[in-house]
Amino acid sequence: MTSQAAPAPGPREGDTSTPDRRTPDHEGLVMTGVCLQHGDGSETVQALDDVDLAVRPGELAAIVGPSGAGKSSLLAVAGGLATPDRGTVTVAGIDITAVGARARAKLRREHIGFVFQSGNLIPALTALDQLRLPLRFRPRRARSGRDPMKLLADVGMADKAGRHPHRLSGGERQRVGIARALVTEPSVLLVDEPTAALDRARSHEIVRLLAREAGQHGVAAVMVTHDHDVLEHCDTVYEMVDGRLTALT
Ligand SMILES: Nc1ncnc2c1ncn2[C@@H]1O[C@H](COP(=O)(O)OP(=O)(O)OP(=O)(O)O)[C@@H](O)[C@H]1O
Repeated sequence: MTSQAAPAPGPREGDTSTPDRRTPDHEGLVMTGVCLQHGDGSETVQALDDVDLAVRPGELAAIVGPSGAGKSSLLAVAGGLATPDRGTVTVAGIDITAVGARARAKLRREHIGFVFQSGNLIPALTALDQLRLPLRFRPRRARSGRDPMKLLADVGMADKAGRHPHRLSGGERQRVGIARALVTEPSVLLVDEPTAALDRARSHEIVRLLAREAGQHGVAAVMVTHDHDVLEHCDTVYEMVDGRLTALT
């Protein structure tokens, strides 16, 4: 088992943000002794093998590793989409493995943002409406959320707020996808291969954006990537091999 309490990320160069306004008990993402097996009977795979991971508010953690190592399984468990066989997962101080399916779904809507490979935008909605939608489905007593237009400006998309996804580039779609995940002010952001479809320059921009947003808004962000080029923008780097997680930095 590897144990890695990540250091609090320091301020980045050029970071002029005001301090995060979250409550002091906000604790990011903590996974302890997490095990997950896929399949049953004779064909089982140990996708996660005693995984410990602590990602603090404001930190961007990267997870690299070979295909089939368990990276997607880790994101699924961290996001409450899969229940581990053993271990605990706390998000913003709440143990998501100890609550029922309804409470977990609410917690997901309130505290967890997901970013997928290609943005996963809804074709019929403009960039601005992609951000308005999650605000409409948020639990009643959740945070009020960020202003969609201002957030689009923060990710460099203000001038394209009225465009539909088919009129955006891959990098622009990814920016909108990131903004959509952040609009509800999640405590934890889970990002799956955000640069898979992007060229080198665009990849750096996207990961820099993720690091900046996480740092400025106190989000604990976990990014799975095959792209070793962009690791320089991350606060911590972990490697996953055969379901086991090791800290590289
Ligand atoms: N639903 C499932 N049923 C059975 N086995 C599964 C299932 N999902 C994943 N696995 C297996 O669990 C292991 C971990 O898979 P996972 O998708 O988490 O890996 P990964 O590191 O994300 O891979 P990739 O980089 O290719 O996306 C693999 O051996 C995979 O074949």
